Amino acid sequence: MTALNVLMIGAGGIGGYYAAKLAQAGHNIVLSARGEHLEALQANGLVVDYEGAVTHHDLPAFDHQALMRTYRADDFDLIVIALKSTATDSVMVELSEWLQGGSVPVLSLQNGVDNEQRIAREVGEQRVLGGLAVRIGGHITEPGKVYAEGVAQIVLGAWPVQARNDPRTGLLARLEREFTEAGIPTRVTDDIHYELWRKLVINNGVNPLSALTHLDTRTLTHHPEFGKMVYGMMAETVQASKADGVNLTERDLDEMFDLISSFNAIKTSMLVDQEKGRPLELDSISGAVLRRCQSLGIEAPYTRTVHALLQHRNVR
Ligand SMILES: NC(=O)C1=CN([C@@H]2O[C@H](COP(=O)(O)OP(=O)(O)OC[C@H]3O[C@@H](n4cnc5c(N)ncnc54)[C@H](OP(=O)(O)O)[C@@H]3O)[C@@H](O)[C@H]2O)C=CC1
Ligand SMILES: CC(C)(CO)C(=O)C(=O)O
Repeated sequence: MTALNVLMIGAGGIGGYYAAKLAQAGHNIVLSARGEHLEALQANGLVVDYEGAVTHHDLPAFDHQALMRTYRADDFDLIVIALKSTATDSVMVELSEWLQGGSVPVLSLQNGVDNEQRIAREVGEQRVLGGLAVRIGGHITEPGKVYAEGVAQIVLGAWPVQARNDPRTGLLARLEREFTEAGIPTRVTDDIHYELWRKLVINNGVNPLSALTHLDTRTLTHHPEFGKMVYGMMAETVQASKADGVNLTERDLDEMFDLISSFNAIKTSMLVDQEKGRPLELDSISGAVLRRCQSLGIEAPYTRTVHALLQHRNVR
């Protein structure tokens, strides 16, 4: 194995967990972070509690200004964006010139269907890999410490489409192999839009409603009333996908509802943000669905109501 050089931008629940798995397998990982979390990473390393198994990792960690002084973009084989999507735009603008000085591919591991487009604006489509973190729940428990659970898979693919003789094919195959060997079950897809939309079905079903009710995914999906609302918001997401030419079906809807109903009782990333008083990924989850429904001229009453209630709560 030749070690991969990976820059993890945003070393939170998702970035911290996957960075630790890759580092444990012998890959060279650099983290970006800020504030107290960065200070703790620099002073004590990254501590990951995966379902009770605690590991410790001394990894180089930088804020973005120091990162750009220390490395060139092409010192890395891959740059992973594991920020909340509320930060994608500003971080991409901050790193734009530095990224444009190289040709390294950039993989988004974020929820939502609009992040790849934002990244492409700075680096060009041919460098963008779309991706999603599947069957994982994770968050920062205190500065420097991450908790994660679930089988923690990754699905990734060339964005916006996998072309014939796509130059990214070799790297994707390598990532699938190396990530899987590192204990991250990974699958390359030739239709990343479809996979991102299927994930959005789950996220629009449970994330906003969990932030509103403070309930975990299992309680929500098994609740006699909230379960129906989750299913309703998922069905609206299936309708919305048509605006992007994705055409999810009732089968996708039922598969995604079954997947999240049978998964661990997860405190969603949006509920974690709500509890910490941080910005919510509303624009990229329920907002993304509402924009598409509006363009199609269809109603999305469940999504509209939950979105409006959360917006109201968070602007007061
Ligand atoms: N958590 C989960 O269970 C799951 C999350 N996802 C998705 O994965 C993505 C990442 O989520 P998650 O890991 O929960 O996010 P976290 O909030 O845990 O981590 C993101 C990290 O990025 C940091 N960050 C933000 N802006 C900057 C900046 N300018 N410079 C340096 N660091 C910065 C944040 O710092 P700060 O706190 O200071 O803002 C935070 O530490 C999201 O799109 C989410 O929806 C997908 C599946 C499951
Ligand atoms: C719902 C869940 C846990 C599914 O992986 C998720 O994606 C999130 O919390 O943002």
